[in-house]
Amino acid sequence: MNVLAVVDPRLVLDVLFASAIGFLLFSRVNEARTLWLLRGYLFLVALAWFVQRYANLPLTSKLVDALVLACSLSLAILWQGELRRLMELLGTGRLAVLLGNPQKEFRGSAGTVTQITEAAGRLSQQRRGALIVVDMGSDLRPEDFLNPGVAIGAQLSRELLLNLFAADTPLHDGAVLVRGNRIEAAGVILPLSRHSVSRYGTRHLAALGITERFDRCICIVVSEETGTLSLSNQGKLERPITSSRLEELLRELLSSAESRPPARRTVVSSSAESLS
Ligand SMILES: Nc1ncnc2c1ncn2[C@@H]1O[C@H](COP(=O)(O)OP(=O)(O)OP(=O)(O)O)[C@@H](O)[C@H]1O
Repeated sequence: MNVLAVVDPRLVLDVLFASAIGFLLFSRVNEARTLWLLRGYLFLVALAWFVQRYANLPLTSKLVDALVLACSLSLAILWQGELRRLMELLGTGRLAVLLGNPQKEFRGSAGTVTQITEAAGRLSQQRRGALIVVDMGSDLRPEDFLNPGVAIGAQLSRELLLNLFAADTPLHDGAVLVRGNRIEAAGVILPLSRHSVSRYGTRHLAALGITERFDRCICIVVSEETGTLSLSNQGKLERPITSSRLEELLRELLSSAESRPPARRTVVSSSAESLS
């Protein structure tokens, strides 16, 4: 018997494409609750498709469709940030980031950690507010910020960082963007966290905002008010931390960014303050 005559090739393609999309979605989710929601939703979609295609049950089909619509609306509200991010990535043509395979791999060095830690330690002692974003392969672009600031394009150094955050200088407001061992920009205005966390001021909310949007980027915050050092990663803030703890975390995160497979996430620490 000719199998091709029995099985519709378009159906096979349809199932293959749908499975690929399902696989992609599942591979990008690593939170158990989100995974359950996604699984339940995809099950309903598959059920609606099956009932519509194979069962001649118009009323049941309508009911399942209505259920899928209601779930779609709920998920759109629940995941509005993620869906917005998905559309931003599609709109800016960053399919590689979407597929968990950023074009720009992170190239850091031991020097990067030392320079950042020393600068942050000094800024903390002097109670000078600072915000340092380290792009570890998120391929951050000017359109990802509220204001991309001023391009610097200089070798990363403790002295330059201290200069950029010196009081009453034009670029001390906002964040410095570091990529590899280079300072790319200063005076960058970051998007704020989508969660309104009343216990944090805008500097800390900006650190949370950028790291909850981008997996492969971290943000170091020095509080002007208290001199406290914090590290934000994946929308979680670990604070207060000492300079040596910051160095340890940076080494850990930066070396895993260089070696880990693209889509994997790194947990900062169990003591990190979570927003969720
Ligand atoms: N969206 C943003 N992107 C970059 N930097 C920002 C942003 N919002 C505020 N800042 C920086 O934070 C400063 C204001 O900090 P604010 O006191 O509101 O926050 P905070 O979290 O309480 O920080 P601190 O503990 O240093 O006072 C601004 O002067 C600016 O330099």
